[in-house]
Amino acid sequence: MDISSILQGGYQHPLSRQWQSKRQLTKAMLMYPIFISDDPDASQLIATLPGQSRWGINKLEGFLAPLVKKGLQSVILFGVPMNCNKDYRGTPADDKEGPVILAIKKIRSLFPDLYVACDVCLCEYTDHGHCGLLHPDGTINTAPSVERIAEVALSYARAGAHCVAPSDMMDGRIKSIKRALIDNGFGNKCTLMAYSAKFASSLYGPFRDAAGSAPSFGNRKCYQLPPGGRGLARRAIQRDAAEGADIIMVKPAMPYLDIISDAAQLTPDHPLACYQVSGEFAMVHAGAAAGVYALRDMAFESVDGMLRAGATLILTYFTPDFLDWLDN
Ligand SMILES: NCc1[nH]cc(CCC(=O)O)c1CC(=O)O
Ligand SMILES: [Zn+2]
Ligand SMILES: [Zn+2]
Repeated sequence: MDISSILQGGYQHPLSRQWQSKRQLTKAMLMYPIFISDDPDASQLIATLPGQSRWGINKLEGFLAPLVKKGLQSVILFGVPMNCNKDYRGTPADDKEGPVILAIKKIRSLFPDLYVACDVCLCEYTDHGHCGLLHPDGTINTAPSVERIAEVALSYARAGAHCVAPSDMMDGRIKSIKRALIDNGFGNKCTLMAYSAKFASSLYGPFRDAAGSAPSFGNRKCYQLPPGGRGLARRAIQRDAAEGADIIMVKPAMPYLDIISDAAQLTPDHPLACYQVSGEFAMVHAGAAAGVYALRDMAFESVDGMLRAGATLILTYFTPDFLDWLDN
């Protein structure tokens, strides 16, 4: 055998196999998405998201304390308003007594070292379930949408969020949120994470179920990116970086590793997040339940792909599992 034919000499041992990865998953790379209910005592399992629940404000301490003890370092909050008056402009999104603002304050005071990010969108709070404000014909009205989204982001920053993460995909929102943060004294206090390349995916089903945010008519294809649109994704990533995003995100993750890799090359000086979304999590679980693979092996394999593509931060519902798995 020729010398240059031999590769196996380099990965005979579990440790030497680890050296073959440029980067390995650490606890600091994990951001855990959690659903905050407006029922203060809720701890309600979500049928389509194995092991995940909607949590009321009074249950957050019991839920999060054991995870923080295991090394949880960041969360991203999603509001789930079950009993509010939704309207055309998503008024309950920044209700001072609403679940997100109460949860930010509560988590900041209970866990001073925990990094708190907030998803910013209107779809959970609009009566039509779309992510922006609409023209009478049902199409997105961009200018007032962006204005309203910036207002909501600023309210979350004021409540103490370390990071705001707009997921609405309206053009121009990064620039106007950054402007609002700067003009109100939060320029150096609040990080802006842009869901830059968010695709119109079939993988959001369990989330819409969990958050009650499915559109009442139509779909999101005129604002979320078409799955084949690699060029559009590249333009969106560059635009958001130019508009002042501090972190770039790609979403979903598993079917979009080329986009993660593009982002790593286009904006190499930004942290790069990817979101392993609800449908990916459900899919990995379903395969394990069907005996296709071991859950833990597949979960690690999925994240290895994201790290290999260039992600430095991973939003995943597997976070509590990884905190355990990384310890043994
Ligand atoms: N703006 C809503 C929003 N924010 C995050 C997700 C998906 C997250 C997941 O599926 O885990 C969605 C769903 C959607 O756009 O329809
Ligand atoms: Zn939305
Ligand atoms: Zn969102």
